[in-house]
Amino acid sequence: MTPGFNDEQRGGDKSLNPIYIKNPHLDLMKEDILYHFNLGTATHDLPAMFGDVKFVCVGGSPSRMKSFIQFIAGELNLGNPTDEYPNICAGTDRFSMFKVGPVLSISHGMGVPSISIMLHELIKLLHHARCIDVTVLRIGTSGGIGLKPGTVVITRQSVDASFVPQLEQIILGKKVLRSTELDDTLAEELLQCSKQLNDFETVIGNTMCTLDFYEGQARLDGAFCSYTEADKQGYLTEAYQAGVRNIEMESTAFAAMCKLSGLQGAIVCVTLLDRLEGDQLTSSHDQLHDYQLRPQILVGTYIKKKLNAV
Ligand SMILES: O=P(O)(O)O[C@@H]1C[C@H](O)[C@@H](CO)O1
Ligand SMILES: O=c1cc[nH]c(=O)[nH]1
Repeated sequence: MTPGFNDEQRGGDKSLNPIYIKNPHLDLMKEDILYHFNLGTATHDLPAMFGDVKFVCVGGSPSRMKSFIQFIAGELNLGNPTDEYPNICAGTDRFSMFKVGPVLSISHGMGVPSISIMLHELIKLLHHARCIDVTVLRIGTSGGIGLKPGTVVITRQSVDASFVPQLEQIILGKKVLRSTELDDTLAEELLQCSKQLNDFETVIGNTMCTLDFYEGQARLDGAFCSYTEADKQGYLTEAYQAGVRNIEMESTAFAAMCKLSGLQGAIVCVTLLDRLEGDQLTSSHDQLHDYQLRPQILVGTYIKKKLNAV
């Protein structure tokens, strides 16, 4: 286990929470190139650029993560929401990254493979930058089960498509199972924050992570489908009975990698539709945009509260 800081560098204060990477090979490398961020230890002063980061917000879309940094800049009085914030990863079109004060905002694309790559490089970035006490929050969209569209779900447990709280990964050709346990206290704090906001409905529930948007989520409107409406309803009802309240495509990898690295993590996703009622996203563009803002508002309020408490 290689902490970003050793005890001496931390002034002997073991209460500070370093980012853990668990890879002895990294210590032998002269340079670490974070290829998909277009950043590296030999080319960038990562401690100077990122050493003050305390919150990392991640979500699928680059434009959402850009508008989040504009929003949080205004909330924290660190800048004007209408200002342009440079994309730190402008040298690559894989991911976008924006920073204002202690908040980093990064896009992760769609699905577990994409977010896994981003998180490997993010965890190494935080380690190289010697960050401590970092909280990572996924602000995303999802399909709800039995919830009014627009409801925000804070994830209690991320489960796979068989409702098991695990990430299955193939390493050296063998199955490796990783726990997807998340921080209960953080989820509860976010729920309290939402209650104080009193702006939209928020619940805590299990989030199902699938490998696909269509057949993987029991949709009837993909290019292929070999099951009936009754099969779909049966599966989604089973999911509901297992505590699943929403479905998306990144949470198992997010939860597993937060746990492995010792990062505090939470997943906050708005539901765009009720999957028991349909499959297509029929809400207007403006309505969907309004829904997408909800996790940003909740997480923004949480960050502001935490920073003001210091
Ligand atoms: O963070 P986002 O809203 O991109 O996450 C969900 C899960 C998939 O990546 C995507 C499917 O539309 O939305
Ligand atoms: O139904 C949905 C909506 C957003 N994202 C998903 O993964 N599924």
